[in-house]
Amino acid sequence: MSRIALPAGLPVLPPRDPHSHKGTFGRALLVGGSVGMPGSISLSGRACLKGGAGLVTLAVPDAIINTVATFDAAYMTWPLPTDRSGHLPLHAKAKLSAKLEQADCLAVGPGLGQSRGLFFLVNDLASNFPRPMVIDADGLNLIAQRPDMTQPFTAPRVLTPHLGEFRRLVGKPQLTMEEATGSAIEFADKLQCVLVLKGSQTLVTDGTQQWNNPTGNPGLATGGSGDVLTGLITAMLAQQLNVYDAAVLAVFLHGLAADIAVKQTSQPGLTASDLLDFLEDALCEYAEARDAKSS
Ligand SMILES: NC(=O)C1=CN([C@@H]2O[C@H](COP(=O)(O)OP(=O)(O)OC[C@H]3O[C@@H](n4cnc5c(N)ncnc54)[C@H](O)[C@@H]3O)[C@@H](O)[C@H]2O)[C@@H](O)CC1
Ligand SMILES: Nc1ncnc2c1ncn2[C@@H]1O[C@H](COP(=O)(O)OP(=O)(O)O)[C@@H](O)[C@H]1O
Ligand SMILES: [Mg+2]
Repeated sequence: MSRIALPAGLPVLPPRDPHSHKGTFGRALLVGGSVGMPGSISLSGRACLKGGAGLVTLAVPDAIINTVATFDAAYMTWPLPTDRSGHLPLHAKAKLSAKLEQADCLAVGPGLGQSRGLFFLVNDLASNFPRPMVIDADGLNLIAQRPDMTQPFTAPRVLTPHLGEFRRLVGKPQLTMEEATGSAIEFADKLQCVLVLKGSQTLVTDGTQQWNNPTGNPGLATGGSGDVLTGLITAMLAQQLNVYDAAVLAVFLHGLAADIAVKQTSQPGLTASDLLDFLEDALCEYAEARDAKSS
């Protein structure tokens, strides 16, 4: 396998201690899914495992739990109630609480859908979960509806919008990608969070630092590739990287996996499920280059 050159400033995921165990690499909890969208949270969960989280649990509406469970034997599932529209209801919080207490980090949003109950549930989690949390997809659309979008987060948060989702967050439907870049830095600074503005050249910023990601290609322009990124960021958080480093390293590895993948498949032929199979190659190339650099 060819050795890549690691760009300056790329965070270090340390090699594993030979005496480490699954508890060393964190308990990740991912909340998402709805009737019609069981796949997205499963892609996130599988990416979270592939990215190295020790224990991964997917909390999903009970109507889809059997489907979600069948996608991978290695993650656990936790059934929550399903409302009449196929979404999690607000009272799902009661059953979620036991898992929230155990979780070292949380991801919310993939495939969640939108409803009034979900608006309160997601905003409650975004405001009150005391440890690092990734907010993606419908999670972003739901926090975008908060009456006060200028209120900073009080715990570590990573928000991962594409341009459409970022436009909703800032309430500017016509914003161009160029305008969004400047706006993203301001937004991250104001809300005290890490913002991952996804696109052909993803920007990661905490309002002070910026990372312009060099990896990735249009093979990623396929449904579910962002869900994979969410799981990968969560995996880095579970392994105790801080929110900025977790986001930067995950974005880099996600793009690298796609770059390796399209050498063997094609850009049009790449699917998000296939991308999962190349995360391991990306981690191998990264670890090899990291170890060569440090020796
Ligand atoms: N297998 C599954 O179950 C999947 C479920 N998904 C879920 O579907 C729900 C809706 O997510 P979507 O992102 O499709 O919905 P959105 O409606 O937020 O975004 C998609 C729309 O935004 C536009 N857009 C503009 N700029 C864009 C950019 N830079 N990147 C991406 N899109 C851009 C697209 O053309 C498209 O019309 C989410 O809950 C998501 O998690 C998707 O992740 C796809 C896979
Ligand atoms: N042309 C492209 N070049 C590089 N990366 C891309 C390109 N198009 C999309 N991506 C990446 O693919 C992912 C798409 O995320 P998202 O739109 O949330 O997908 P989904 O919600 O379907 O999972 C992001 O990480 C984005 O940066
Ligand atoms: Mg998405």
